[in-house]
Parts: sequence; structure tokens; C-alpha cells
Amino acid sequence: MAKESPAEAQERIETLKTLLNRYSYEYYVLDKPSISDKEYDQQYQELERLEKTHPELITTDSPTQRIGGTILPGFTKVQHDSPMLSLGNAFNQEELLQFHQRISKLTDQPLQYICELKIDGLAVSLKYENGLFIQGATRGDGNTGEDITQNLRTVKAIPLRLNEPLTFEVRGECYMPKASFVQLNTDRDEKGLEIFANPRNAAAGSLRQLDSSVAASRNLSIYLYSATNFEQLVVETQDALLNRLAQVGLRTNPERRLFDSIEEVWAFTEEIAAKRKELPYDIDGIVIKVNAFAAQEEIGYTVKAPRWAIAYKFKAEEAETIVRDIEWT
Ligand SMILES: NC(=O)c1c(N)nc(OC2CCCC2)nc1O[C@@H]1CCC[C@@H]1O
Repeated sequence: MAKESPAEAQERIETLKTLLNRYSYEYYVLDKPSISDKEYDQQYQELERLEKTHPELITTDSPTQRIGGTILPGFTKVQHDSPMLSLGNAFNQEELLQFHQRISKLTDQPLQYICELKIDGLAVSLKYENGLFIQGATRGDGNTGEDITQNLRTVKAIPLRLNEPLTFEVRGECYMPKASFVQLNTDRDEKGLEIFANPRNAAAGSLRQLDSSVAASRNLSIYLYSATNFEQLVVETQDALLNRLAQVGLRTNPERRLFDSIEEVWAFTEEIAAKRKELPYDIDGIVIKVNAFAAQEEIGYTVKAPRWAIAYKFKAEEAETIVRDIEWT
């Protein structure tokens, strides 16, 4: 017989869910945990016990519900409400300068740039309804993706409930941290399994799992970088949007910088290229965006990509190294 009455259990469960979701926000988004892992585990286990004796009180936003019970037969298709665009590329300083000159002609507004690290993972879309995570999908071909909600629910950096009851879609890059990648390949190698070539492939393979307990074991993470219907977010720039996303509970990359000249943008690409190896996740370049949404709208889009953004790509040194070795052997 349960110690507590259903009413007491209900109250305690609500308190624990709020506390545990807050701790996850502090840990994954603010990077400032307020309690130890041990304390988190104790409260998590208390919630599990209460939910076991009162299963009718289990809700989808409970941290105990991240791993789905069933193995899916396949993934259903998802039509994106608006296309998940790609990015034009620049491979050197000259092409970066040409990007700047090209868009300077398309607006009289002063051009402030925001530079974001280009996370080398998988682009995904997350839909929230009244603050609840209700659907996750891959980018697919930009218009149609696959519903991978069950797998994205296992990503602890994705909140199952936002700090505000917002209804909107956010997009970002789901990735596998370098340390998780090394550990995964070591484990697989020991079991005689094929290893992954890079963290991006490992993340993609993990999100393609039909059994979400496998995805849960892969320690994936995420950085969000865009959202629909800014109106309710009341933001005028990309930088303000990213701050607002963090405020409502979503994880954004802290290495972003604002610049008023393309020369400073170029210097930033060189600064990051030099410290890329120290980052705990793979990046394949820098995404440079016009910061003000009003200027973005004026500059506009091509069919596939925004004119107001470009990806400056680092040279893929690993690939070159491998090719060079083969030439010599
Ligand atoms: N990989 C990234 O870190 C990244 C980013 N920081 N910001 C954007 O902005 C989008 C929004 C408008 C068009 C591109 N896209 C990114 O990655 C995209 C996913 C699909 C193509 C690019 O790689």
C-alpha cells in the first residue's frame, strides 16, 4: 500500500518534475548546475518510485519518460511548415568579401554581422505546444523530414517542457560531443562492431535508430539557432533571438560574436580555426548572418538559401591527411 495519498503523491510528483526540469535547464542550458548529480539522482529515483505506485499520475513531460517503450516499425514523414534552408558557402577571404559586397548592394541599412560556430551535426526541427515538446523531425530534403520525436526525447539537452507556455518551432543542430564519439567507437571496436567515421555520422546513425533506448545511450546534445513566429518572442535580431531561446529553456551556443565589419568577421574565422581542436564538439566552419531581422527580410532569399547568411567552411584537414597518406603508401 502506498505511503502517501493520491493527492499527496500528485503534489510531490509535480514538485519533483518542476525541480528536475529546472536542474536540467541549469545543467544543460545555463551550464551552472545548482545541485550535485547525486542529489539529482535521489530526486529522480523518488519520482520514479512515486510514478510506479501512481502510474495514472505519469505525464509526458516527466524526465522519467524520455525513453519510449516501443520499438518503431519505421519513421513517418513530416512536412515542414516552412522549408529548412541550406547555406551558401565561402571557402576563402575573397569569397567572404564578395558575400559582403553582394549584400551591401541590397540594403541601405548598416550591416551588423553575427558569427555562429557551424556545428557539424544533423539539422533538426523541434515543435513545442503550450511549452510542451510535441514533435521532432530531421531536415530531410528541406521540405520533408522524418518524425524522430522518440529519439529526440532522449536528448537530455532538449527540454520536454519550456520555461514559458510557448507554441512555436525551433531549429538547431543535434550533435555528438567528441568525448562521446571516442567512447562509442572504443566500445564498438571492443565488440568487433564497425566504428563511425566522425561524430556527425555517429549522430545521424543514432537518430536513425528505431529503438529509442539505443539513441538514449549515445549521449547526443543540441544547439538551437532559429525559431518561427518571432512576434511572440518580441526580438529584432538573431542575437536577441538566441538570448530569448536560452531564457525559455533552449540550449544555444555561447561562442557567438557580433561584428560591424567583414574584416573583423574574417579575423574571427582565423581565431576559431586556431582553437577548433580544443572545442568539445566538431565544427566545419562559421555561419555568418546579418543580425537584424529587418535587414534579413530586405536582403531576402534564393530558392534554397538565405542571401543574408553564408557558411565560411574550414578546410577538411582530416580528409586531406588520409588522402595524402594513401598517395604515399
Ligand atoms: N550548423 C549550424 O551550426 C547552423 C547554424 N549555426 N545556423 C544555421 O542557420 C540556418 C538558418 C537559415 C539558414 C541556415 N544553420 C546551421 O546549419 C544549417 C543546417 C542545414 C544547413 C546548415 O548546415
